[in-house]
Amino acid sequence: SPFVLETTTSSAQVFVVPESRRNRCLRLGWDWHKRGLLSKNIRAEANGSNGTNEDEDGSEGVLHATTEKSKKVLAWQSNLLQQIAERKKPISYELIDKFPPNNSSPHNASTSGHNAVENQNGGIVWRKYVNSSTYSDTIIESEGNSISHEGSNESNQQNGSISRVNAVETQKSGTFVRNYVHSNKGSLEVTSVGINGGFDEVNEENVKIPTPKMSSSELYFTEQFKGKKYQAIKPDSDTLQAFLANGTETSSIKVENQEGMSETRSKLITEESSTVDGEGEISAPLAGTNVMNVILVAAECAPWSKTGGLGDVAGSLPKALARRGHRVMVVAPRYGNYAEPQDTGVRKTYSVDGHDMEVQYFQAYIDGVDFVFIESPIFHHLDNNIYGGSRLDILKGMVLFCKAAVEVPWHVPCGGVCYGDGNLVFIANDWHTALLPVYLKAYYRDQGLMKYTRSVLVIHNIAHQGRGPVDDFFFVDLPEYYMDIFKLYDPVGGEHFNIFAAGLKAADRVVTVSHGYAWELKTSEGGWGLNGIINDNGWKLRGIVNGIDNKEWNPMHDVHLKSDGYTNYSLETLPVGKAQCKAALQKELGLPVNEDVPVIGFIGRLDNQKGVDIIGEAIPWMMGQDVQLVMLGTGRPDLEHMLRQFENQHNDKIRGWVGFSVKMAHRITAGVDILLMPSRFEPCGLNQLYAMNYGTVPVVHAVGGLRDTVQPFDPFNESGLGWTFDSADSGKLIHALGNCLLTYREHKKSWEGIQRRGMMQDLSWDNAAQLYEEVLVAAKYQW
Ligand SMILES: Nc1ncnc2c1ncn2[C@@H]1O[C@H](COP(=O)(O)OP(=O)(O)O[C@H]2O[C@H](CO)[C@@H](O)[C@H](O)[C@H]2O)[C@@H](O)[C@H]1O
Repeated sequence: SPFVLETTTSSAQVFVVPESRRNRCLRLGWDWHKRGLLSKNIRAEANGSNGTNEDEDGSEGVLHATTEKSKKVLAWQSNLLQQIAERKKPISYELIDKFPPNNSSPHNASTSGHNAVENQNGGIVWRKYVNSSTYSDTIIESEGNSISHEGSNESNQQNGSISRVNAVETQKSGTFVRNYVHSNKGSLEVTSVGINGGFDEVNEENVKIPTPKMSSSELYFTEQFKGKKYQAIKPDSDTLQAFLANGTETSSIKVENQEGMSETRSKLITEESSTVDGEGEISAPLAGTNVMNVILVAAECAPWSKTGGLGDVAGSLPKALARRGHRVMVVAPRYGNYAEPQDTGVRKTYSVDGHDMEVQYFQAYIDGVDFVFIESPIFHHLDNNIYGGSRLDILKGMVLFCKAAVEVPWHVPCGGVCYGDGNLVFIANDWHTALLPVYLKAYYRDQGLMKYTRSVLVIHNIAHQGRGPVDDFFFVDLPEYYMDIFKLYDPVGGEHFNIFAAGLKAADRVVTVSHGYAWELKTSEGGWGLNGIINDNGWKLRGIVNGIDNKEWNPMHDVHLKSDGYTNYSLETLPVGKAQCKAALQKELGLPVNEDVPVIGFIGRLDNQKGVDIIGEAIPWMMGQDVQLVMLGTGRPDLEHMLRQFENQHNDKIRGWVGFSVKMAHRITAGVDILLMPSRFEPCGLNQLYAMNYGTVPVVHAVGGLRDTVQPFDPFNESGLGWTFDSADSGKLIHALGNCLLTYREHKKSWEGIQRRGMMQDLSWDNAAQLYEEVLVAAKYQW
């Protein structure tokens, strides 16, 4: 037969395509069955309406089409090469100044806006280009006395950027590294590291910031953003060593927010995409020629907003992508008055349910990532309840958010330059932002706009889908022919409107957060009604296990372990350090302080997924075991009540902390011996990863990401990382926990082996970021 029966990948419609046409398309390199326009022609051709027209044009027509297509491909390639060259600039370093001892540095107002540097022992100045109009200067001054930078209110136009310095800094003695980041909006970020010395005061933008004097061989780092105060505090010796050994900047900063509350945070700022090897040699970014612009869009982003793991991922994956050399932005709603992001002055209006709504954009550049927050009254009151309100309120909020987010690369300048829509991939997350891939397609790509922009949708939890009656379609403001991709029938909801379903179809690629969950999603038990769509789109689905933020969740640097009797610890200091944290936790929670009693922990949202009720069923058994149990969570009122009740009934053994406390989550992770995760399903799970990083042994239901990440302990080979049980019921949990407690009590060496193996794993985001990059590249080249 001259006809081939084909099924489109996206809509499962069946077309009959003449083989001659199909071969021609393939020769020309067209992905014929995915091109809407071509598909229409093919359909017309198959229906006989225009069946032979093109063939009648003869070979000349074909030649002409081929030449035109080749020209377009060449133009596209040269455009890409240009973008790659442009992306290399951000990581280029230039040695702009070497100044000898006792000399004024020529690194003065004429080049950067800084005045003369007096230095007895000389130094060097590196300039790093963040992009063509933004750069930062790092002055590395050798040991010397009486170094001063006298700033003046001057502006300097260079490469389109304006540098403005109004800083007076004095240092008594010591080696000193300062980093000046200039933006063409006139803002200045100064980062300074003093080694073997200290400085008296830093004055930027006329804000006096007294900093404590440091004794010799101490290092500290102070960071200032316009109008914000950061007070330096002393890092520990491990941090100092890390800085000296790796060229990694480490900061421990005390942040004062507007309400006068203070919170201590620790940050390790790793050098971004490239490093300078020796004298002026520049190594390529890890992503090589794959560097691209990436915009991750999420409904929450830690540390500003977080209800669970999505916030953690949005706060940390982008930093790992930036370390590979990509230009990376996160876009999230602005639920509160956050300290760091500043108003960009950009205002845009979008229509939601027939009303014009204005949004503002706030921006901060932190750890190599642009964090952009979208401000609207619709989000602003939600600080403590970000998914609160009615179904329609949430839907309208997400319509506004996605409409605004997809245009961020056009409107919001970061470091003075908008991202633009070439070489750009959006990463949308869960149903809240699953509209973004649909908008990208319907509003822009279908109209010939954002031609080189792609979208990836990440499934963190399929249980929440953005379901509603079919009429909800009219709130999302799309052409009527888009309705079909939102419509889903399943036995639970009947025919309904489903945002996740539409996002999965429209996205160029789909990622989920573990291999196990990628498999489960395709089953009727794990797919929650979307398994059919996921199977149809299986070719674009990939499982990538989450990483963890090694600065936030690291027992060596954890800021929540620096007070109240807790302590930082490492693999070397594990037995002593962890015992001290356990005692501090017992004391803080008012439990008997006893090193020999195993302490079991649970942290998580109190809902059906996390299986806290299964722990509840096991409590009578547990209470006969001479153990202590600490549970932290918030969520369903009946489960919150259960936690409180257990605490009341077993006050000498159980603490049930109802609430959301990041500090307590860190302290429990460090202080308990065992972490329980009896989740009914768990796409990835972060708490077991944090636990292992802290030498805490996980006992988990072997499902989804828990099965992927917790290899069961094998006493014969002394291998494995914890205990697993194969179904979510209390009997299985008791059996696994029983073996775990036996090993804790009677096989101390094995126990320590499990702890150490857990801590020695590389759980960082770096591996996962590399795999995400493969997905981004695949999306980029998909037509
Ligand atoms: N009461 C409380 N106080 C303080 N902190 C609390 C807390 N309750 C939870 N947390 C914190 O919230 C995070 C929860 O992360 P998880 O990955 O375990 O779950 P979640 O189900 O929200 O995420 C979904 O997305 C993530 C990310 O992809 C997947 O790992 C996961 O399987 C999927 O269900 C952890 O950082 C935890 O410490």
